[in-house]
Amino acid sequence: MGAVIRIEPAAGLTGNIVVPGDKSISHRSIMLAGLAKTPVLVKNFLFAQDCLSTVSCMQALGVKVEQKAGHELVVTGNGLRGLVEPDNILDAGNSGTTLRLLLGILAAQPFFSAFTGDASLRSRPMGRVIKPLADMGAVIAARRKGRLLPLSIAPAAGRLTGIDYHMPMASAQVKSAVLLAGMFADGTTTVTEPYASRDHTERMLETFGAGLEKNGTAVRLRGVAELSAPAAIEVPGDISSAAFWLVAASIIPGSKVTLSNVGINPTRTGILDVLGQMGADIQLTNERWSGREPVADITVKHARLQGVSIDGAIIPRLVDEIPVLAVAAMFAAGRTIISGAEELRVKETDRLKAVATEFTKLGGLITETKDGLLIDPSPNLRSAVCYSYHDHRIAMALAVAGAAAQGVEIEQPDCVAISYPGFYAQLNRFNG
Ligand SMILES: O=C(O)C1=C[C@@H](OP(=O)(O)O)[C@@H](O)[C@H](O)C1
Ligand SMILES: C=C(OP(=O)(O)O)C(=O)O
Repeated sequence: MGAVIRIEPAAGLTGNIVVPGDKSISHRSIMLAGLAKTPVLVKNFLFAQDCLSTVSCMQALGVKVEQKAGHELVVTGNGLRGLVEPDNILDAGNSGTTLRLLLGILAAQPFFSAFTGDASLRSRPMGRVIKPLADMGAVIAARRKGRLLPLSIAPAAGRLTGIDYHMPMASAQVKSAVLLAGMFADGTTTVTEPYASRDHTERMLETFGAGLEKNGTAVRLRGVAELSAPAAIEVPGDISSAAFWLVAASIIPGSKVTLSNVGINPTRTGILDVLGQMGADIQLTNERWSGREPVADITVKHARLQGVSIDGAIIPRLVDEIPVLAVAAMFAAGRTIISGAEELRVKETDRLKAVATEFTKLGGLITETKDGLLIDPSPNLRSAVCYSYHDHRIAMALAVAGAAAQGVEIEQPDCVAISYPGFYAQLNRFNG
C-alpha cells in the first residue's frame, strides 16, 4: 500500500456494505473451540491480523486450524486440558485481546509459556491482568516490575483457586482473562466491573456449556471439567467496523446505505444510542439471532447532527468507536463533550492525544482533556498530511473525516489490516 495513502472526498454513500466479522467474537471462537474436544466450524471469521495472531498462538499450543472456503475455519482442539507447551515464544502481534485472554488460559496450564508482541503491545499495561491471575495462584513474570511484555508464565504450584475480583476499570479483556482462568480453577470465580463491558466471553462460555450466574455487573463461574462445543459458530458483522460507515453516511450529504448482518449485542451498541441522540437517521431491520448474539441490518441516511455529552456507563459500550465519534462531532451543531474515556490512552496508541493532534491538523476544533475530548463544530476542515500512529482505528477515523471534507493523506495507513483489511477499497467505491 505504501507509506502514505490519499483519501479523496466522497460522494454520498449508497448501496449495501457487508462489514467483516466481529473481531472480539472471532478471537473467542478460536480460543473456546480450541479448548473443546470436537471440531467446530467457524463461519464469517474475521481474517484480519489481530485474529490471525490468535490463530497462530492456538496452533502453537497444539490446536488444529484449517481454512475452508471463504471466511470459514475448522478448529479442532484436544479438550479443556489438551493444550501443549509451545516450543517458542508466543507472539500476540498488535492484539491486546489475543494476549490478555490467552494469558487467562495459559496461567492455568501445567507448562511454561512466554509472550511478546509488537512495539505498541509492548507498551500497553499488563499488570491489570497479571494481578488478579497471580491472586488465583498464577506465576507470571513480566518486564518493568510485572507490568509490560515480554512476559513468562511458569506452571502454578497446583490448580488455580477461584477469586472474587472487583475490577478497578471496565475491561472485557481483564474480565475475560479472569473468567477463562476460572474455568480451570478450584471453587468459584466472581468478577465485578464498575460498568458493564462487552459480554461476548460470557455468551460464548454459555454456548460451550459452562454455566454462569450474572448479577448486575458481577459474573460468577465454577470450575469446568470439559466444554461441550456447538458444531458451528457464525460470527456476526463487527459493529465497531460498521461504525465508520454509520458516521460517514450520517455526515456525507446524499448518503443512504444498508449495513447487513451487524452484531447488535447491547454491550456494543453505544454508538447507535449516541448517534441516535445526536439526531442520526438509523433504522434496524431483520433483527435476529446468530447463536446467542443478536444481529440486524442497519440502514443509515445523511442527517443533521447535534453535539452531545457522554460519560460513565456508555463509554465501555462504544470504547473503540470514540475516534470516529469525534469525526461525527466535528460535523455536528454545538459542542460535544466526551469524558470518562481515560482507557483510550492505553489502546494501540494514546487515542485521545492522537485524535486531538491529527484532527487539529485537518482544521478540527478539538481539545484533549485528562479523560476525554471537547469537540466544537468544525466548518473549515481542510486536507492535510496526518499520521495513523500505526493504529487502525485512528487511520479509519481520519479516512472518514477526509472523505467527508477535503480529503486527507494518511501516513502509515496499512494498520487497517488489523481489523478491516478491505476498508480503503470499500471507501474508494464512494469517491466523489
Ligand atoms: O475483549 C475484547 O474483545 C475487547 C475489549 C476492549 O478492550 P478493554 O478490555 O481493554 O476495554 C476493546 O477495546 C478491544 O478492542 C476488544
Ligand atoms: C483496542 C483494540 O484492540 P486490542 O485491545 O485487542 O488490541 C481495538 O481493536 O480497537
